[in-house]
Amino acid sequence: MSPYAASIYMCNYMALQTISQKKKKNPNITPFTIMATVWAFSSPFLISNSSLSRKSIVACEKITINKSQLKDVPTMATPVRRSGNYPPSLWSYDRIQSLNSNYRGEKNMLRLQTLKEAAKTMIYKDNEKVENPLKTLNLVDDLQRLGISYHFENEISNALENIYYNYYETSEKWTTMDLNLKSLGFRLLRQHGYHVTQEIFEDIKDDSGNFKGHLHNDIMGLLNLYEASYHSLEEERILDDARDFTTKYLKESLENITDQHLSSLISHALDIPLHWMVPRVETKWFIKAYEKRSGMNPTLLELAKLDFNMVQAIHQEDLKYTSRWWNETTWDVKLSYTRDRLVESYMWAVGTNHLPPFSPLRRIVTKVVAMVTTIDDVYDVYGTLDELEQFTQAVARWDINSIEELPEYMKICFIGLYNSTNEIAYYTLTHTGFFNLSYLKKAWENQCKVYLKEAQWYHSGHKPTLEEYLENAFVSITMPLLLTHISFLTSVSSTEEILHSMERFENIIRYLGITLRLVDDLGTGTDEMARGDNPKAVQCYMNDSGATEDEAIMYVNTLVLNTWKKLNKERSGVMNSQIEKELTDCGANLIRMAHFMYHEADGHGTCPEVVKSHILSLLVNPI
Ligand SMILES: CC(C)=CCC/C(C)=C/COP(=O)(O)OP(=O)(O)O
Ligand SMILES: [Mg+2]
Repeated sequence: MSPYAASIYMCNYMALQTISQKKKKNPNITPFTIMATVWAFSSPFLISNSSLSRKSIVACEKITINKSQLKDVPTMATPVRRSGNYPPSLWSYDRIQSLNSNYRGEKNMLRLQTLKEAAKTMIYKDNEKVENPLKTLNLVDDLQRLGISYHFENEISNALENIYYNYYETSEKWTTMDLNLKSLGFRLLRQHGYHVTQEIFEDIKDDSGNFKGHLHNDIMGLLNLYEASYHSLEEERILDDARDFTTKYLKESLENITDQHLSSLISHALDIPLHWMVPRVETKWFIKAYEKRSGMNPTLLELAKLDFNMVQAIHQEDLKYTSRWWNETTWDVKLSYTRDRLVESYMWAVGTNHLPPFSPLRRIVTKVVAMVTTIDDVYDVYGTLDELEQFTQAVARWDINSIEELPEYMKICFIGLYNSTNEIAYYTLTHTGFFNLSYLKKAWENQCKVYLKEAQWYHSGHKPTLEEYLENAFVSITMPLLLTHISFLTSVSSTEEILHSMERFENIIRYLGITLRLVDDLGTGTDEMARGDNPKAVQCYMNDSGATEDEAIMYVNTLVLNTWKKLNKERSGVMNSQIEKELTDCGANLIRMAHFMYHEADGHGTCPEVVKSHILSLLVNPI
């Protein structure tokens, strides 16, 4: 007998042995079960590593056989499940519940009010021409970075309108401006929806296309030009060249600059440009930098610190609330092989919108991110393909009676998701009168379907092209799921407007989702491939083009820049719709969070020190 035939014989023998033992315990075992079990034993040898063989293995319970040659394939009995090897949470329930702040109450409110009144007069006097645009623009920039501009929206909007029409609208008005004024104005005005053309920078190059020599002395101008260049649209070559030139020049200049304040501003900007920076993270960093600046305004500094601490007190209450909810789901214990990331999920929510009135948005975003993190691990790592198909169907049916067939851990997962989502819909119903459950359900159904497709690709060994991959992956990265929830939680309460905007919003959601996906893949792809996952953006491009890994990473980084440009364009088209503007800002902030979370490591998966210290600094310790 050949070794091959012998192995099949052995398998069949073992299967029959096991079945006869099982039959003693369960006389209802049928001939079909026997045949299926025999086939299950032998089939892995015949169809090695195929999804069919995996299914058949899973179908047979409590039978063991050494199948070490099959990658990820368990022994016959209970499926051996892959592990994410994620570390446990760093944040205990008791620690979160013990958070407390001194920055609540009327005394703080009154002081904040006084400081606000004092600051208001500095910004803009109604109907007067802004005589010193650089001074006003610098003040607006400081207010934004200090995190207090939301107190002065009207004043800032009036000041920028005045500056745009007096200084930036037409090219004759640019002639007297220096690089710094042009760059700062360009960035702030584009950010606020004014279209300042890239031609404003045309004269910074000489006839042979090089940047003019004297610009090298204007380091603040170059820093502001670098920041401005990230507000570019596609095909804006002057800005592309400006980005390349300033990046190189600023890096080199760091070696010679002796001014500590300036060199820390430059390093910070080179690390992550301001346009890609999470506003709340920037605020914490900038308050410290501003404090050391010569000539800083003590009123603004006090206002910024007090505001930061008061807003942090609100965030702590959100976090305590969501941690009680998470504790009640018991997912951290019952689904302990998945990531337990409640606090990190709350960080995503703070990044999305940190402003005081948006607690409901943050609380719901936290729930969705915490749940989808767990469910992502079930699909990526823990579940078998059979189970994942069943779970996907259960979510599509949204029927509590249809879960009998699910394994225990999936019952917990399904009912947890079902209860929390119904509760979220109940919140919207009681606060707006609109019952949005069908939209939330649909978003979860789509999420699970694209997760299932990725699992099917993995199990069948299918290698999608980058295009095919992104078509699925811009959804699987959760952008549509999150924005569906967020659309009912902005400052706009008209249901008609919300539903209408979601329909018009398709392009933007796609660009937002693609960018979020690419940044996530750049941060987590290597670990995911090591633990076994379908190819991510970098690997898809390598397969498509034959590029090396380094070349593919460079390519994906260029795609990130280019989709940001598309987003800049789309955002400029929604400035007149409050809800679309708010949704786009939340989506862009999620991408900023990904730049932040995955900058140095997989900040969502591996709890690195750097994210821990940011969480302490943003959510736990006051300034
Ligand atoms: C971006 C946001 C807000 C995500 C929510 C949590 C989540 C699923 C993170 C990515 O995990 P991952 O890197 O394992 O994702 P995937 O498996 O889809 O690549
Ligand atoms: Mg994953």
